[in-house]
Amino acid sequence: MDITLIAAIVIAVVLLAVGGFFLVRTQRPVKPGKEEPGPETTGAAGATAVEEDRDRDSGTVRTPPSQAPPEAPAAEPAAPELETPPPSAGRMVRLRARLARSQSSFGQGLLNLLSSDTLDDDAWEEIEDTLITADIGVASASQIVESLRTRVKVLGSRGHDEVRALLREELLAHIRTDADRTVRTEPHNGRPAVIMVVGVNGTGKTTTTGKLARVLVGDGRSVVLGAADTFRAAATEQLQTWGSRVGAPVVRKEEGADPASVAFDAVSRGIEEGADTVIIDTAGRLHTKTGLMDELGKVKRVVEKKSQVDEVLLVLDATTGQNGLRQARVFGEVVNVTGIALTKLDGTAKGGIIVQVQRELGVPVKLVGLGEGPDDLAPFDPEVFVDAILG
Ligand SMILES: Nc1nc2c(ncn2[C@@H]2O[C@H](COP(=O)(O)OP(=O)(O)OP(=O)(O)O)[C@@H](O)[C@H]2O)c(=O)[nH]1
Repeated sequence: MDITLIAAIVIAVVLLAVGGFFLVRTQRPVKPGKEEPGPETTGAAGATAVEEDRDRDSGTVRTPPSQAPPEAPAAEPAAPELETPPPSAGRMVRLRARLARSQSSFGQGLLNLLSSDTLDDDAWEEIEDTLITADIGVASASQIVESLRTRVKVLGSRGHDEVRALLREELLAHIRTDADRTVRTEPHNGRPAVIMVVGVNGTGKTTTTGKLARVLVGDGRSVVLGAADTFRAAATEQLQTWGSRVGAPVVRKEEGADPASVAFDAVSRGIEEGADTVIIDTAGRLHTKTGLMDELGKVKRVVEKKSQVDEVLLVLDATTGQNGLRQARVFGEVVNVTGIALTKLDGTAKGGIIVQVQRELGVPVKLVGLGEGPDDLAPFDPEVFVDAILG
């Protein structure tokens, strides 16, 4: 046979075989649940098959109905899993070990000095110094020493238990067990309670706002958050994350927006939704900057057009000592602070600041931050605090 003829027959057979293969592939039914890849994602062979159906005018792909892959079920956006934070009750007891770690050197130091064999003038001076070092304040320290001196004399013996009981009483008297530490979060007259969170930069305002929302949600309340820290874009994102985790809506605007209008909108939303509590996070501001302090006053006044502000929480960083007190005074003058949230108490042995700040401001510490974890914020309980100090 002519060699050219043989070659032609071989080529014809190969072409027929390849053509047949593609024909079978394109006619194979699509198994439910096991889709053929769509046009955009098909491989080279599939592309060849649908290429023939490409609309010449529009260039779009028209797959014949019989061959159309079944509609892929629309992917439901995965709902974020809501967390269930623990309630407020018992939080401080749970965090007691943190307090004991940070504060017990102060308590143990005092107990050792008080039960030492010789309690002379030098020893009393050392007791006073220990109290001052813990930021309790000079006035309170000398009052405590005076009172202890008298009582120890009357008591006669100085066993560990007696000394501990005396010191416990003195510290509690100065921390004040009679102060009203309720954070006003209850709705009233069909309106949500409104809380403003204020303070200087980096004290933990946004974190405390987020943690407080968790405390309230843990107690079964509904919360709306207002991201009025429009100065720092990350603060809004941070707050959004806190809110999303517990299902609390966050009212926010673009970076640089008027904080007063965000606060106003947050309260309006809280009222519309029948929320229990609206918490407004504000930007950190130096108490020395008059313009920024005026802005804070404006935020409060604008909110008050809509609803009364039930609580102004000043967030103070426990590690900043005297500077924290100065801040507290100025904020108190501008926005009438009703309670202190003392953060980072896990990072300092200077828990005595509680005594000093309350004494100076006449405003109770209502919340304490004891760590960076989401549930490391607790309503302040003086007895748990003192017991953690004394071990
Ligand atoms: N250890 C410890 N860290 C805390 C506590 N509270 C807040 N922080 C940390 O303090 C840092 C500052 O917290 P933020 O909430 O961003 O502070 P802010 O006051 O909102 O900051 P500005 O918006 O810049 O003013 C973060 O790293 C927090 O995790 C606390 O109780 N203990």
